[in-house]
Amino acid sequence: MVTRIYENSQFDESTNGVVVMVEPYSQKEQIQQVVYRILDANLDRAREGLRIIEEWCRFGLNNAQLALECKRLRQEVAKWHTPELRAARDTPGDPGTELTHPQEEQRASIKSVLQANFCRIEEALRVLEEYSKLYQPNMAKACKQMRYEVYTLESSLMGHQRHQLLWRSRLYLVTSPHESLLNNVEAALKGGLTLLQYRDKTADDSLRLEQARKLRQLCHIYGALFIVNDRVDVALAVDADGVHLGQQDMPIAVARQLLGSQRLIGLSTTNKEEMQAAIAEGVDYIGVGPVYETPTKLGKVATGLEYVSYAAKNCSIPWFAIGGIDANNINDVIDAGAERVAVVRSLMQAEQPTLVTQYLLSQLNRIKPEL
Ligand SMILES: Cc1ncc(COP(=O)(O)OP(=O)(O)O)c(N)n1
Ligand SMILES: Cc1ncsc1CCOP(=O)(O)O
Ligand SMILES: [Mg+2]
Repeated sequence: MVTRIYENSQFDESTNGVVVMVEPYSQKEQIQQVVYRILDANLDRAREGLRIIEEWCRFGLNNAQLALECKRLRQEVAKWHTPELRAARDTPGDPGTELTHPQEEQRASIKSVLQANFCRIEEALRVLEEYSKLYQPNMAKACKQMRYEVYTLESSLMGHQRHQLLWRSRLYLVTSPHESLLNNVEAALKGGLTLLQYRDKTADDSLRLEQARKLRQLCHIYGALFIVNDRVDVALAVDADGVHLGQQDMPIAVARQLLGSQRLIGLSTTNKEEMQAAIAEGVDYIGVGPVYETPTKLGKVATGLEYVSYAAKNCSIPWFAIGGIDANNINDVIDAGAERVAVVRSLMQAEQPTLVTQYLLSQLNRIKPEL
């Protein structure tokens, strides 16, 4: 027998208004109703997710092109939402309306909101693709196509977010091995750090991967960018935001091929020629230095403040003065034209990394409060 008697019943005068079942749904009809409900729910889910992403593109990024793409996809989804599918909706009878995951009740950053909603849209489109094969094969094809378009949108939007945050970042912490690595980094993040590089020249790969994963997670929570030094493979394995390479490391073109256009690539430079070559090769930012001699990079000749001044006048991409910079000399580096600096010891050896981060940022923000 059937479970949903009233769906297929009629008012019968001969029984004084008592509703009676005249003809049960056939099993085929019941399955059709279930498929319609699944399609209805997932069409809604996909549209809601797209609307959430669209609002950020429009109001958060002021990016008309990305907002328009969301709107186009939303309208494409809506086209398939026919009255027939809407009529199958049965919200009171849906046990799923009560189910939420604790993570859905709190999000750490805009990035997590966007990522959660991209997942939701992609999942919904995958469900639509599968179930609409039982309904209209054309719809299944359209949903598959839309899913790929959403992947492309995700990659452009996440890439855009990364670049925006890179341009806004003024202080860059490059780590050194430390017994309280995570605590130290977290303290700096609490002070407002938005860009972190994991650098460990001696750890074995299993430790490197473990630490990189934890640091990435931490950066994710604080909405900061996470870069891996030297190793493109580790950056990809932990889904980092990018990699930092030196002049002797993998060629930029190869790294770009492996990392794609949306992840960040930074390159160390010590002179004008290296700077111009780096820009021509399409890196996203450069390191400028070592400004001062430093035990962190023993044997590397200091470039001095002259190269900082040259970068200030000639560099068209974000650049970070690095090497021997601390709370005592940061104003000399700023006076030479630096708007962004990278440090190792100043933060990794600080007793109070939160306070030092705040101090360094306050000095950097003095020049141009809005980057
Ligand atoms: C921001 C930044 N600038 C420069 C470097 C140095 O990179 P590299 O020359 O490859 O030397 P190592 O860091 O690998 O010893 C950097 N890591 N970060
Ligand atoms: C990795 C690197 N590349 C150029 S200088 C430098 C080290 C900077 O370290 P510190 O801030 O401790 O002087
Ligand atoms: Mg290197």
